[in-house]
Amino acid sequence: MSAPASADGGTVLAVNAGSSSLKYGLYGREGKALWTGCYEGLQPGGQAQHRQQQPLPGLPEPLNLGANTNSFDAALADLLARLDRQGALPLAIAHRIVHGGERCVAPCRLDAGTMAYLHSLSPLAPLHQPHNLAGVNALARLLPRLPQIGCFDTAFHAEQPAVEQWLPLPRALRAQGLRRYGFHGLSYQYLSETLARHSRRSRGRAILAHLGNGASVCATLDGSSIASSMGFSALDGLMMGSRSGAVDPGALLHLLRQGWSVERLEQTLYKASGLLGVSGLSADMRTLRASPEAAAAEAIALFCHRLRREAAALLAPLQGLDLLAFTGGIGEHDAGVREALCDSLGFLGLQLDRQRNAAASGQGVQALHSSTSAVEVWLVPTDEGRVAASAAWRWLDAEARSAPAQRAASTLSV
Ligand SMILES: Nc1ncnc2c1ncn2[C@@H]1O[C@H](COP(=O)(O)OP(=O)(O)O)[C@@H](O)[C@H]1O
Ligand SMILES: CC(=O)OP(=O)(O)O
Ligand SMILES: [Mg+2]
Repeated sequence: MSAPASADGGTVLAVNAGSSSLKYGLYGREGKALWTGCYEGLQPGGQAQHRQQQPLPGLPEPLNLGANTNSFDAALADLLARLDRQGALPLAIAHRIVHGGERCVAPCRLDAGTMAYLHSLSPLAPLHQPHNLAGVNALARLLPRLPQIGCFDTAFHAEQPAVEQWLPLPRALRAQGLRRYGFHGLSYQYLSETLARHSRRSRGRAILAHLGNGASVCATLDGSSIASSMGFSALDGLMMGSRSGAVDPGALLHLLRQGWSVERLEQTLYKASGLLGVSGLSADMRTLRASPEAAAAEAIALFCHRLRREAAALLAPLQGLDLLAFTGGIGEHDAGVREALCDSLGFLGLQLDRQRNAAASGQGVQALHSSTSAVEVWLVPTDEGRVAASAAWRWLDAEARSAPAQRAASTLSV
């Protein structure tokens, strides 16, 4: 079987390694996703599965890794073997890395020094960073000569005004890195760039809502982040699938004084709160929507309430609103959550086209506002992989300009 025709100029593999899943996309130079998919159930004891979302013609059927194969290494080895069989090993790998800290504010090669620094940030993003970096290490073992480029969720927010970055704690703690960073930056960059092609309003005062398993809202002015609901960690701000979002620090001190260990508190805040904790049923909005339980409806109501509060908190720094955009699994698919936020912003003259909103399903970029609305409302299916891949393409081009003879074909060492 031959390599994909559209990959003649080579491809870049974008990898988003999470706590239980590994999403990937193979991208050509022009930014088109040639092949995307996801390995799920990679947590210990999970049912590892491979799902191809955008298969190439002629590729083998999706492979079930089986219950015994539950590691990221196995999933990555499977992925590379598939690419190798197609003669489509990539020229570089682009990783979504959640935390870039103070130092990594632009895409860069993941050399040993950078990896050591990124490892030191793992306690700040325990649900993401260790898994992101494990993916880099696994690929370095499989394809040692292949350049790996890190693209950081925090980087989009690096130029936020200083007042947004400060935490009102003793000054000395700022020097230890205790500041607000903001996350979901690759997604926000994608939305910002995509919306710029659809609406001039996106260059004005915009609120972008990434509502997935993790969730945040971000205020942008002329496409640049000026404020966001996530701060020091990916635990701040909105209520999420299993994360609490912002909680009065006094409540946490209370629990610690009650004898809760730090580990128990961390586990509760990251993995047993949010939709899951409040409903007692599920972290998945689809399950809660389908449930007749009162606790499911209460959890959804609280999710919407926290979303309205956090979004409204961005209106003052923005001094108004020209455009609101939704993305992420909930933002793309849950018309009720979108309606709840839009209705609360009716006082700004925002008018949702209810029919369009109800019919919108995450298939492509869609306008959801009525023709007389003072604020535009958009749905934009996100593509974090594409943002990461284009950063890797830029890196490859810069390398080729500086050392054209050194670009060597990759060889799989498995
Ligand atoms: N059709 C749907 N209706 C409502 N919510 C959905 C739907 N599909 C997915 N979701 C929600 O989106 C979440 C996953 O969002 P996603 O952005 O894919 O998450 P992540 O990238 O953080 O893993 C699910 O947990 C679920 O709550
Ligand atoms: C930063 C973050 O919360 O990411 P995700 O939504 O992928 O969990
Ligand atoms: Mg996500």
